[in-house]
Amino acid sequence: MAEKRLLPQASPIVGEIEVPGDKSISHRAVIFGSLAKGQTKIRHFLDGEDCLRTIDAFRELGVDIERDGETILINSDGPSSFKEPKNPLYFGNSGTTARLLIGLFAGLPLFTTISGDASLSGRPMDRVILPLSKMNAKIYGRENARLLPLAIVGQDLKAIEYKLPVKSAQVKSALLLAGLFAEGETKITELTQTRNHTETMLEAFGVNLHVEGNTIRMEGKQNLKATDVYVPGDISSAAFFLAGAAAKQNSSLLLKNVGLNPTRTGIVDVLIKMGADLEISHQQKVGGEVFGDILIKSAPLSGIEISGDIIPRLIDEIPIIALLATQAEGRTIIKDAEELRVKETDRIAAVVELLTTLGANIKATDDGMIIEGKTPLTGGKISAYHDHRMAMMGAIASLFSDEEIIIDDVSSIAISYPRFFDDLKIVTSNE
Ligand SMILES: O=C(O)C1=C[C@@H](OP(=O)(O)O)[C@@H](O)[C@H](O)C1
Ligand SMILES: C=C(OP(=O)(O)O)C(=O)O
Repeated sequence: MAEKRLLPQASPIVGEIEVPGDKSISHRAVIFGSLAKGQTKIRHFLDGEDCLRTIDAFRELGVDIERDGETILINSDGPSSFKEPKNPLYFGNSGTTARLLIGLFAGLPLFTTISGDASLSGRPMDRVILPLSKMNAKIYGRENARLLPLAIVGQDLKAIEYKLPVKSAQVKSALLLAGLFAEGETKITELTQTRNHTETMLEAFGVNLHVEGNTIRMEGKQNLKATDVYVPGDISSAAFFLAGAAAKQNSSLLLKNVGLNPTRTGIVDVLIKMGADLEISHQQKVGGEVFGDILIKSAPLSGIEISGDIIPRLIDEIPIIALLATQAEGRTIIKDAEELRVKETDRIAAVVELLTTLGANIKATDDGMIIEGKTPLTGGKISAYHDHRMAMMGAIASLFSDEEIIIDDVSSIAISYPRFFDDLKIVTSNE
């Protein structure tokens, strides 16, 4: 347990930082780099615990993966060279590793078993296993293959047409990974477009797929061609500093090289709608992913409604948006976000409990929350529920509190942003 005491933070957020690489893109770069024959170099890889689990998994399959800080070098002979892992694979806290690799392993001629930590062992896996079963996958696990640990007996798969009942990029990606090894054309239709890094990176690795509206079609049995990947900064990590700077008086912060894939920029839209002073510059595109610099300055903020199709574009940012809403004038309503209940923790209950302890006026609803601002925050002892996004939100709350905040355990932050406190120090010691 790493308890953290945060003193009230009087100084504004000033300066310039570059947040670590995007978690979703880092996972996918390791997966596709391992599937492609040849050498793949990944730059600005996120060396967070979740992405290291994905590397460990492919090393267990015999792939040669070297890591030098944020640079990864993969030398692979392709999936036909994968060895059956001798030991169960442990995915820690990482939902993305679990769901994507269940899809991949379903169609490989291997027997694999996977497990995770207490949080991951409680998260639903049937959302990937049900459609995979329609493809002929054989997956066994607790509660009728709903929960980890799971055993996967790889099979010859047949492609399916599937309408996703949940708005989940992890499920979509699991089915595309299975579809790569299936006979025939996989056709997936989403209710709302979710993050499209899998589709974008598959194309960068030479896979032919067709995207039309919310439908993706892909022929199976395609080979991937090795290519180098640059991972832009993670907008979900940048969100903590964007929110802090938007609401903390006299702030001015430049965030360099942040991923701006439109399926991820819901937080930018929300900040602008709430009244933030935000400017994007130096936009570029590498490997199909857009990134650029974001300059944000504090401004008076007002509450808004956040619901519908924007939710998947900011799903991981909702804890920090809730904190932001406590510092905005008026009411903020967040709806259609029931997915939060099955993240690392129930993020609706956890956010409401944490912010209530700090004196916010916030109520949970079935699919979101209602926040009345603007409220000065108090101090107190809060639990982060071993959830990285909760811990970082609790730390940013110290900017708006006039008393000490004690977070029970901040070790989870290493999952997605190991140097978070260093960056926080850089931008708050500029007076
Ligand atoms: O595909 C991905 O990389 C992710 C998809 C989202 O999960 P869902 O697919 O469950 O919505 C997101 O919350 C998670 O942090 C990463
Ligand atoms: C939900 C998250 O990740 P995962 O599903 O990969 O555990 C997250 O990073 O907020």
